[in-house]
Amino acid sequence: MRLIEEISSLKDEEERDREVKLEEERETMLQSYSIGAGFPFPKKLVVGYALTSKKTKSFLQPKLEALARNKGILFVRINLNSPLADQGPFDVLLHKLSGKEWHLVLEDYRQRYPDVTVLDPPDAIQHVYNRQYMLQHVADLNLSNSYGKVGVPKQLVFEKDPSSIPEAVIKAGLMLPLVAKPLFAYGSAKSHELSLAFDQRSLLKLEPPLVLQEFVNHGGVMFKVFVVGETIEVVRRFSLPDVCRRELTNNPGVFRFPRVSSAAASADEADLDPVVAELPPRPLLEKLARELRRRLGLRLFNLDILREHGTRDRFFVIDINYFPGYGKMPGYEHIFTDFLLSLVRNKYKKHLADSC
Ligand SMILES: Nc1ncnc2c1ncn2[C@@H]1O[C@H](COP(=O)(O)OP(=O)(O)OP(=O)(O)O)[C@@H](O)[C@H]1O
Ligand SMILES: O=P(O)(O)O[C@H]1[C@H](OP(=O)(O)O)[C@@H](OP(=O)(O)O)[C@@H](O)[C@@H](O)[C@@H]1OP(=O)(O)O
Ligand SMILES: [Mg+2]
Ligand SMILES: [Mg+2]
Repeated sequence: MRLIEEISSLKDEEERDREVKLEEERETMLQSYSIGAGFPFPKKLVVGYALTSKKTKSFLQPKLEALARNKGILFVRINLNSPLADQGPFDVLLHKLSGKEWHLVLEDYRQRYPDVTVLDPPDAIQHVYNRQYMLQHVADLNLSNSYGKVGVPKQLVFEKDPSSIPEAVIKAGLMLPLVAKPLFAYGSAKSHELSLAFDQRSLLKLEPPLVLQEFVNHGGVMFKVFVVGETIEVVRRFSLPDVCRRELTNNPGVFRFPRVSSAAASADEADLDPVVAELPPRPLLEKLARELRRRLGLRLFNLDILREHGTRDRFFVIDINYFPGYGKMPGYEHIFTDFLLSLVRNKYKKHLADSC
């Protein structure tokens, strides 16, 4: 009996030793990808990027490139005049360029090189470039818990024929004022030319294709929630002031307004009404970002969120932007480099798990 016990305890020990050894090996391999220590093994992380010159300037700031270099990450510009497959090899591809042709090139590349992480898939990006579909997942999610409720404003799409707008608006019960937004949210300065329509008659002056969205009073401050993989960062931005009933009747017309909330000026330091300025609860935003990341299939985006004025926990998502202005996000160089390293680490973990 004792012999059997001894043998089995020896076996347990062997098993434990084997497990410890395996765990140590795993750790050593992962350590070589560790944040901060660089990439001594097996090589550097090479990130190919295809961005406009404006985006390259705002995103690839010297502080990002310097920190990345220290962590073993190298950014390499993709030459659009030569075949993508002849360049690299890349571990990650970062891109934000318009055009069907480019998207086809990327799709083809994704299929031929499944080991390269393409941020993000062209189809998923296309989905948020159209304001008709952009907020659909937020509406479907219908997030509501003890931290608050997140919805989207009522909206209607008009592809053409402005003469049908007033009647359709009444029929759908949309309340004035309405924000008119170009249907396509990307590609030109025009896609950001928004206006506010104060009365029914003025709706005839609008130029489809567009989305008409109910204006939500929010006290002139909005929140931009930047998502980088699993990390979120929230900033306050100035926005449009509230519109009161009297203004509506006294000011008929359509009013163009500038890109208020895209300005680099953050409302974080401003002297604001604390009720309006209070950031939305973090657990609510984390849940929202997690769900949207999954549903949209995107890892790089931001959300514009309003808190309905007079409420504490009623929120509206009004816009989603792919690969937004991360350069304006505090600490973006740390968040972004950590994110890039985590991509490789996760891939490596998966690789190890598959081979075990
Ligand atoms: N439904 C709304 N209710 C109240 N204000 C709104 C609404 N929609 C938009 N706004 C205001 O107009 C601004 C621009 O709208 P939106 O974010 O949809 O446009 P955009 O051109 O996609 O902006 P971005 O520069 O963020 O891409 C918002 O940041 C906000 O200040
Ligand atoms: O200009 P920035 O870098 O700040 O980024 C802006 C970005 O412009 P860019 O991609 O051309 O750079 C815009 O993209 P397009 O739809 O116009 O393509 C849009 O996403 C904005 O919302 C971003 O501002 P943010 O919402 O982050 O403040
Ligand atoms: Mg916006
Ligand atoms: Mg936008």
